[in-house]
Amino acid sequence: MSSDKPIIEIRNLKVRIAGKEVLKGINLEIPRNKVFAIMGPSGSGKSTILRSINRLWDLYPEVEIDGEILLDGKDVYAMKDKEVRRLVGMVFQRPNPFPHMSIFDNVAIGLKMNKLVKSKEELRERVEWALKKAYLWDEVKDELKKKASQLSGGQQQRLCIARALALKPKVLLMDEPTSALDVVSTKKIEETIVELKKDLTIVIVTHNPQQAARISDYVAFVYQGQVIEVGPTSEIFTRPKNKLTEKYVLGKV
Ligand SMILES: Nc1ncnc2c1ncn2[C@@H]1O[C@H](COP(=O)(O)OP(=O)(O)OP(=O)(O)O)[C@@H](O)[C@H]1O
Repeated sequence: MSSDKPIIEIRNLKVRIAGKEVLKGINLEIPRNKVFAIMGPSGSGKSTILRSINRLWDLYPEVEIDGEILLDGKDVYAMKDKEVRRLVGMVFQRPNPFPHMSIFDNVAIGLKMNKLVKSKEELRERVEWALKKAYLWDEVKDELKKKASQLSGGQQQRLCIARALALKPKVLLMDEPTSALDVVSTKKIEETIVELKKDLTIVIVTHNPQQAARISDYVAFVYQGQVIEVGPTSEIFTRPKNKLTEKYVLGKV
């Protein structure tokens, strides 16, 4: 697939949850190897977009989805769900490592379950690779058998990033990944995100416009289930075309 083609294309995405229209026909093109931020006030539908991309709604019978989401040109709803989850990783608002499992096993488990490595040596190498990519390796390399619950909140979130990266996804979805963290941990995760775009595409949901401005290349402003404005981050923040976007970036919505 040529590198100038968007990695994700969302076409006329409509989502109804328990009869309520939460997304009202969203169109987005997400370029590859960039950080793409989705920002907007609480309840605007940001998380719903992410959950539609990696089919997290599959288990919710009250959720109806219409429209198309293409990953590298392929309709994700026509793919096997397991395949979608391997290609599209996700990191949630609250760090959710398997608390009683070791640091090593937290990263290794997806690789084992998906049979993505052929030997113990390859497994060890991939775990080390993922922990390095998530900038956690130096802090944990001598205590890989320690339980994940013994790590700090920020370290747990970087462990979750490593767990997702271990499967070598094409896209990493991040749903307000720093909102439960302190300033220092937030800074580390933001630096990690910016580094990661060399390897994959990142779609990050944030309710914090400053965060979108700091780390993203493109940004979509979502309001009441619609994309109000989308474009390069520098343009959205310096020359917004829509009054509502302007108000939001100035902190007035
Ligand atoms: N499981 C659910 N059941 C019923 N309604 C839901 C469910 N999930 C989301 N909604 C509704 O969908 C709308 C959009 O929610 P969503 O979580 O996507 O917004 P958001 O922009 O991510 O908000 P926040 O920043 O607060 O996380 C909200 O009105 C919410 O109440």
